[in-house]
Amino acid sequence: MESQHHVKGHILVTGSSGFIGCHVVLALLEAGYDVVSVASMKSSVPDKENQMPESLRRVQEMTGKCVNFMKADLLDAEALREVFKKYEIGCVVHLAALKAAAQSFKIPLTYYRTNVGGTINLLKAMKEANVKRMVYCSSYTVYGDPEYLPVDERHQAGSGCTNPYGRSKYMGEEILKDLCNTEENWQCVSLRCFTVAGAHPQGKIGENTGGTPTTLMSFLPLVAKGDRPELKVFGMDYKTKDGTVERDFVHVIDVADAHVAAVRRVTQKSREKYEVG
Ligand SMILES: O=c1ccn([C@@H]2O[C@H](COP(=O)(O)OP(=O)(O)O[C@H]3O[C@H](CO)[C@@H](O)[C@H](O)[C@H]3O)[C@@H](O)[C@H]2O)c(=O)[nH]1
Repeated sequence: MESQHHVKGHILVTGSSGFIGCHVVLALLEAGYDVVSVASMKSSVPDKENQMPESLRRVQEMTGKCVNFMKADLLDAEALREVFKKYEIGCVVHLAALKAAAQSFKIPLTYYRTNVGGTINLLKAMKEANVKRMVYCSSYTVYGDPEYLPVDERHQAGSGCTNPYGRSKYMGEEILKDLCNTEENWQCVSLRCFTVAGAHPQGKIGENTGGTPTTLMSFLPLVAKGDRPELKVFGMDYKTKDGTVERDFVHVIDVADAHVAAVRRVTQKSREKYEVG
């Protein structure tokens, strides 16, 4: 099936039920792409019928389009193969990962196995199915403590990573780069997403931390509701007015749109093999 976007087949989204994932699925459907949504269900809230993640059921309701959900853990190579057997895939948007920087110090092996091992399994399944287009959701964390601001793509990455999570994301980038440089016809983009915040304006999808917030933005509504007494902003000796840390946030809708733009880019003919954004 040739869609209006000159990409043959569906866009496969891993980590599709998560905060960024469900917004990416929605944006792709709204842009007219056919989507296959994959999630392990390890951290998703299921819908009442236990058919799919609740976030994706809501995306279906909001768009009137099918998300083609399949449960598959990236560590399960056989389940992955099934996805590529069932659907013709034109491009993969890879978001599935463990993402809590602080937690990654406690369980580094789990982070590397899931984020690096999961990415390798996915790339192997893609290779077997002759799918060679990927948009990879990386992280601003790969820059570590920035040497200058605003950070751009020329800033050094990797060596300054301050936690195992960041390093696992950077390793994913390097694997993609190596693959694009050594094998024919691969086109990949890594998006180094800044700290993501916000929710869809309809208020039906957003970040669901399952009651265990880890990030600054997930503490915020709890403080607003009165469930927590205060929001602590860390730091004492940053070069800011009051010495506390400063951070840029990006709205999740902008992040979702960036993923759609990157899909457009990797599915155009004769672009750069590997790019970072
Ligand atoms: O209660 C809190 C929690 C965090 N912070 C600070 O706020 C900033 C943001 O921290 P947090 O919201 O915990 O996010 P990060 O650990 O920086 O990681 C987020 O942002 C990364 C990209 O920048 C993504 O890759 C990660 O997945 C995402 O969790 C940091 O400077 C923290 O020190 C506070 O001041 N108070």
